[in-house]
Amino acid sequence: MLRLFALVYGLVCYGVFFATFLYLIGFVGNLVVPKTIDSHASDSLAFALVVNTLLVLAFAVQHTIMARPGFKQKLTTWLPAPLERSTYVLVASLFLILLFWGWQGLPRTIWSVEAPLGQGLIYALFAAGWLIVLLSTFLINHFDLFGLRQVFLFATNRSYTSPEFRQTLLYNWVRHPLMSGFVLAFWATPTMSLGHLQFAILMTLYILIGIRIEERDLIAKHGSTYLQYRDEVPALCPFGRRTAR
Ligand SMILES: C[S@@+](CC[C@H](N)C(=O)[O-])C[C@H]1O[C@@H](n2cnc3c(N)ncnc32)[C@H](O)[C@@H]1O
Repeated sequence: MLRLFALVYGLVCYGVFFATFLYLIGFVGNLVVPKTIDSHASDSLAFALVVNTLLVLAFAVQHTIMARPGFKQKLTTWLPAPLERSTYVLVASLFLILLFWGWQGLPRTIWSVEAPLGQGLIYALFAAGWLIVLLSTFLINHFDLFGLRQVFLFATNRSYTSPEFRQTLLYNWVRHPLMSGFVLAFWATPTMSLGHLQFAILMTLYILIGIRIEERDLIAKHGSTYLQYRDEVPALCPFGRRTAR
């Protein structure tokens, strides 16, 4: 019974994540979805800046704490281990939904590209960012990253093995292509509003801090293999510095 529940739980969490991910694309790109980064303009600049900062901070803190091995260890003293990743994915999605719901639009234009060719190029970069994010998840292990592999192995009574260190395709050029994709998608907009700029700056700062913390765990897990990788491959930009210590 628990095995069937785990499978259903994992599928539901994955569904919530995928819907949230699609909404995020529409939210950031001002596309299709009912509430976007620039809709629902706030009356108060100070209020909007504070609320938006708190929303990003809440998402960043949740993401950072729940991803740490120590937290996972504590959580799995009462939660079955195969459900841990799905729970992380579900809670992260809920924090993102909270951000969509609470976001205060600040539509004042900071810069705007009017030329059709320039707009086309920027939209192409926006699309490339999201495709890089999605591709990177598959290069690591998409189904493990979002908890489906864990619940499927549990449901079929097989033991879990941690995914191996990967250095394929995009991971040959940068150590954090998934984060590079997010940075590209967050900044590539033909019309940069104040609210969008605030989102892009805060998220980029969080990514820069987050990858440093993630690398501590990766070094603890993969040891000299990761240290050598860090020496040879730049963090976010293929033309960047080799080592981000
Ligand atoms: C959200 S993903 C982000 C991965 C990476 N920071 C990126 O931006 O492409 C986080 C997970 O990826 C795993 N990970 C990061 N780099 C990896 C690699 N080169 N091979 C395998 N797993 C990796 C981490 O252990 C963590 O569980």
